[in-house]
Amino acid sequence: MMAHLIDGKEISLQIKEELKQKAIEYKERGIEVTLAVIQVGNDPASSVYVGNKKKACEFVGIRSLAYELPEETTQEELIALVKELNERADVNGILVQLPLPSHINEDFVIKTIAPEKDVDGFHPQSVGALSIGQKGFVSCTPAGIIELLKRSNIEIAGKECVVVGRSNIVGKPMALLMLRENATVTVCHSRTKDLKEVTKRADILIVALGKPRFITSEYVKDGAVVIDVGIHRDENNKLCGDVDFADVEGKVEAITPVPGGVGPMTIAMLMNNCMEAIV
Ligand SMILES: NC(=O)C1=CN([C@@H]2O[C@H](COP(=O)(O)OP(=O)(O)OC[C@H]3O[C@@H](n4cnc5c(N)ncnc54)[C@H](OP(=O)(O)O)[C@@H]3O)[C@@H](O)[C@H]2O)C=CC1
Ligand SMILES: Nc1nc(=O)c2c([nH]1)NC[C@@H]1CN(c3ccc(C(=O)N[C@@H](CCC(=O)O)C(=O)O)cc3)C=[N+]21
Repeated sequence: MMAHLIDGKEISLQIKEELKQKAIEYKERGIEVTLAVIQVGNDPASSVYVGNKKKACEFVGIRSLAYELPEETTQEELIALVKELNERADVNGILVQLPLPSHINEDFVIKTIAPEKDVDGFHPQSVGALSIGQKGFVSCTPAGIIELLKRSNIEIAGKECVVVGRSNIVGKPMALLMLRENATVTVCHSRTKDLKEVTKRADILIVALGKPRFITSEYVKDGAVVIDVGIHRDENNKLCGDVDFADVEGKVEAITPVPGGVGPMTIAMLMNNCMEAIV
């Protein structure tokens, strides 16, 4: 069987084109959408994502402010910057790149961001709103996956969906969104007994466990749809996901590649959230 390749790069481009039109309309009304991105230290992987976000902002027509703070920045200094950006009327979205250095408490920083500027959807108020079906920003990676499925005409309602991983930024919000779309949802984690048996039930398998090429064909049902969130560099410095693409591809109905799958959608949804930050 030839698997359908879900082209996240192409779909994200489509979304960014739509947002570009919206940005033009805002500009005509005198509104310049502005995203502030804060990075503490210079983790090379984070720098790649921050660079991609900047490029996407330029494409869409969103003004981006980059704050590159040294590794030694104190929690107090970071909090002071977030509070200053909260107050600024010309800043619509605030993103603090994670992970933060270990001397800074991430939860504390996240809860300082004004919920109406929380374009990452990480603030407890945004997460709470999602869990009870109220309006609020939704974490970009899971939101992007829903968009990928919808724009690929993959039906969600009534499907058996298994999410591997329960992190606050991917697994948990992903499960909540699939539930909202009326899938039957199972969430797996490191204490799941017999992971293979569970993942093999999935019509839609979403993998965010953070281990390169961990999911092989034995974990996957024939004809399933597989979404790979993981992103790693292998021994040969090549990008790969949590799914062993070459092994799984022949067995499935549709699959996302890495790169070019979920990653570009994360960025497109961030751009979307920035536009929605305009009241
Ligand atoms: N493309 C994109 O836009 C993004 C990609 N990523 C990538 O996605 C991956 C996951 O990220 P994130 O959610 O932040 O990762 P975390 O490390 O925060 O979470 C990993 C989750 O997987 C579970 N897990 C780990 N090992 C196993 C195992 N052997 N069997 C079953 N479950 C397991 C953990 O379980 P437990 O809770 O029990 O520890 C945990 O819930 C990473 O590769 C990351 O780089 C992340 C964000 C965005
Ligand atoms: N506050 C915060 N918000 C985040 O959304 C956030 C974060 N911190 N920390 C790190 C993770 C990871 N993440 C990615 C974004 C884009 C790609 C991406 O653009 N990927 C491309 C290219 C990858 C490459 O060339 O390295 C692709 O998969 O095709 C990947 C991963 C956002 N994250």
